[in-house]
Amino acid sequence: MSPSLQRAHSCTDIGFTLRKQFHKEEFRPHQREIIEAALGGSDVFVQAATSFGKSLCFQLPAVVDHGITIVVSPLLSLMMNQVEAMRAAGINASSLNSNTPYADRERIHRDLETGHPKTRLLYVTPELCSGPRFRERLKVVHKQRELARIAIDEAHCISEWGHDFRKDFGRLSWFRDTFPDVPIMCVTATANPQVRQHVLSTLRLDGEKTKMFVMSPQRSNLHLEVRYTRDEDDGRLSDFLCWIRGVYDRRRSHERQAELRQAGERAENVPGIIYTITRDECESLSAALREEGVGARPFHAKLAKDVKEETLARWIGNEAGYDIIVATTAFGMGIDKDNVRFVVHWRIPKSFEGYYQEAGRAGRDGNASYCFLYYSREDLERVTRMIRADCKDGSNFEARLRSLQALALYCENTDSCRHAEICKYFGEPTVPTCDFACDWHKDARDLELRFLQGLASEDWVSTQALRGTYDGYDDS
Ligand SMILES: Nc1ncnc2c1ncn2[C@@H]1O[C@H](COP(=O)(O)OP(=O)(O)OP(=O)(O)O)[C@@H](O)[C@H]1O
Repeated sequence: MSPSLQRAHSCTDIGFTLRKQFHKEEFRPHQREIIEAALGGSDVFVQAATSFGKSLCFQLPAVVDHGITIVVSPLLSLMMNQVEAMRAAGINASSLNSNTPYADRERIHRDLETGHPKTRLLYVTPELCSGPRFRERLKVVHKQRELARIAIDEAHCISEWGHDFRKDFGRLSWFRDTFPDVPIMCVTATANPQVRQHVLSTLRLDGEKTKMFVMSPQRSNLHLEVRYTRDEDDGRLSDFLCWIRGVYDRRRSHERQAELRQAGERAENVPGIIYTITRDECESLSAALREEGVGARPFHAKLAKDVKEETLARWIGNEAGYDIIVATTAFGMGIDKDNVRFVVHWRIPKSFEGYYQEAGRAGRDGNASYCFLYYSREDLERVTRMIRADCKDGSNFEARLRSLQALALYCENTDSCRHAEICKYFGEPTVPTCDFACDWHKDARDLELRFLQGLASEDWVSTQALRGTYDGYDDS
């Protein structure tokens, strides 16, 4: 038990809190153990598949425990969504970041200054945690024994071995140095053993005492497939149109009509996300799909805020014309739409972890969903160049390149299960069962044929690369 804070009594009925405040019937597997470990005052590391329900693991203790929980989160959209959901459940939650209006910021600072904040969950960016004003306020709160816990969401960002390293995450060791008695919870969906180790050591968490919950990354309801293509014979658009029209036609069939009518759904009401790697492609692809009568809308960082909000709201509301979001990687994290039926990667994404995070937006309701990635060796060259340009100062280049190469190997692999390869990448020792939920299990022979026939030869691509064919590809 922490000497500085009175922890929740062991007989607190967390099941009751789950039902009353979070309106959920029961815990998912492992949530109860994780929450109990946190309430007991331990440092906790949680690694679990996308859509597992990791946020609840720090939100529920924050409601039960005395004091305030600080949640460090890398993404504003992620913060906003969680704060809105907490407030809707009647929980006093706020966020403090570069977008917080002046009046709100002052209100939150005044709340902290009292030493007895009314706020139960405060979401902050790692940058903010480095600021002297915020740090001084937290010291006041800690002195009053009201600093309950530090939760670090997307904790893999701490490690420079991770694909998404952020310098300011590396400075979070300040929490343990300054408040050695305040427990820390780390949460991530995507870390390999090396990243986990690095996160613990950077935060100065004791590897022996920290309660580790490392669950399988497998999402057995995701059907994983790689589709091969090449510049010379780029059939992505017609291939995708053929697939999506097939899906719509099946939904229009006589047998399905009554079912759709009862659910109040249109045939095209098959929400999906297509990830592209540049804003230009995001615009041109969504326009091309609209020309073909498919309800697709672009979503990227350069769009006006109100356009983005409208697009998101209409997509979430399953409105006609907003069935598919064509997005850059800026989209997705923190978006918790449960009926996303497919995620398509138009080109190879920049990292293995990014690929799996993005694919993980599909099927959050547990129903079967489709994830496919169009892979070409030319794109691999392009993306390698983009990473090199991103890391001009040399930072993190090797780790990011390793992650991309691992993803390329995954794409070119034709002799094992996709789910097994993903588990292996994340260091999961058990081999998952796959019920025909990947292209290899569905038809290994066909996969091999598609691989042999679909790609440009390595020699040809490297000759083109030397000629500079793939240079100048960027997402600025
Ligand atoms: N015990 C539960 N019962 C029902 N729903 C739950 C439970 N726990 C969490 N959820 C719901 O599951 C969804 C996913 O939770 P959450 O956003 O925390 O996922 P996550 O593990 O952080 O995933 P990701 O890494 O993909 O963001 C949310 O809608 C959440 O409300």
